[in-house]
Amino acid sequence: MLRCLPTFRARAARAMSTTPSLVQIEKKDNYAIVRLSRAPVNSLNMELLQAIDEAVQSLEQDKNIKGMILSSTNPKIFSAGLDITEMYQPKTKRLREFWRAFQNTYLRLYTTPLATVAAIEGHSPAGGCLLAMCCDSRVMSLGGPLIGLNETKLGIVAPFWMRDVMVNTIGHRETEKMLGLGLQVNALRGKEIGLIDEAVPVEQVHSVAEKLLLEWLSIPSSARKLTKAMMRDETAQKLRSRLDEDRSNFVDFCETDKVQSALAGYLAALKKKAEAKAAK
Ligand SMILES: CCCCCCCCCCCCC/C=C/C(=O)SCCNC(=O)CCNC(=O)[C@H](O)C(C)(C)COP(=O)(O)OP(=O)(O)OC[C@H]1O[C@@H](n2cnc3c(N)ncnc32)[C@H](O)[C@@H]1OP(=O)(O)O
Repeated sequence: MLRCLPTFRARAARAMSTTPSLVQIEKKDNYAIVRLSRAPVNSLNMELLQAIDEAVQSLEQDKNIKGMILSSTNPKIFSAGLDITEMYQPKTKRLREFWRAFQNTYLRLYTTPLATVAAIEGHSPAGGCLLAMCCDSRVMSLGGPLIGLNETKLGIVAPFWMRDVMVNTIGHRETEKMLGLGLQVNALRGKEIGLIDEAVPVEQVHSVAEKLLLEWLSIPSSARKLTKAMMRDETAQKLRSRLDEDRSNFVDFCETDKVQSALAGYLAALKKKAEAKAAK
């Protein structure tokens, strides 16, 4: 028994050192940088969503930490949005748990008392755009990367709470166009419509994100937190009061033949694109 212990410990240590963490947390003086780290494109499967939720919760409980920068270990992709393979040919039980994880992560990030800034170096479609919009400010790199809620282009419909967060960020008319047409925009256009606060060269994204975060943190903390709650709680409450109904809507919608065939087509197009890229 005693001889087993070191072996068990060694195995556990090996497992810990080889299990890649889905979210990396780097603590600075009074804030943390949270980097999404699920190769290749930070698509949000259930485990990554849960890891984000847990990371934010753990930072909320750390008395030294007042804010966070949400970022990615992949400078080309902030997040590819929800993992489409979670929704394609799903098992109903997992699909339900997956959606609850998405609801929870949204509610946590949108209403966290921490000050939050998204440092968006790379693409940020759909669920990636939602994570960014949940933050208090967004800095995005100039050039190629795109951000937006492109759900309609996949033949799916964003839930009401993704719409609400976009309306709160850029207003009703811009949301109508962005959401209805499934548009994604670059940082400059994002700044014009208020989706992005600062559009800067990629090498400045983190320093500007830190500057914005420090501005939020310079506000007396209880005034900042109460104001955030006053601005956001009503929106969050709309989902909190309809969690099960929203989840059932999603599951029913997702399991229809029409949505399944739209997702199959979209996955095939992504695969074809990836193969063409690899062949170059
Ligand atoms: C009556 C109405 C009731 C309504 C009720 C509510 C219903 C709700 C319905 C559901 C709505 C849910 C909301 C959905 C939110 C989403 O987030 S959907 C996801 C949308 N995401 C995308 O469209 C992004 C797709 N990906 C890309 O555009 C590109 O991959 C990229 C992010 C720009 C990166 O490009 P690049 O670097 O060139 O990488 P690729 O070669 O394209 O990809 C690498 C591999 O990654 C796979 N992949 C990419 N994105 C995803 C993804 N989102 N999910 C799963 N997998 C993804 C890609 O296939 C490649 O895989 P391999 O071929 O195996 O390498």
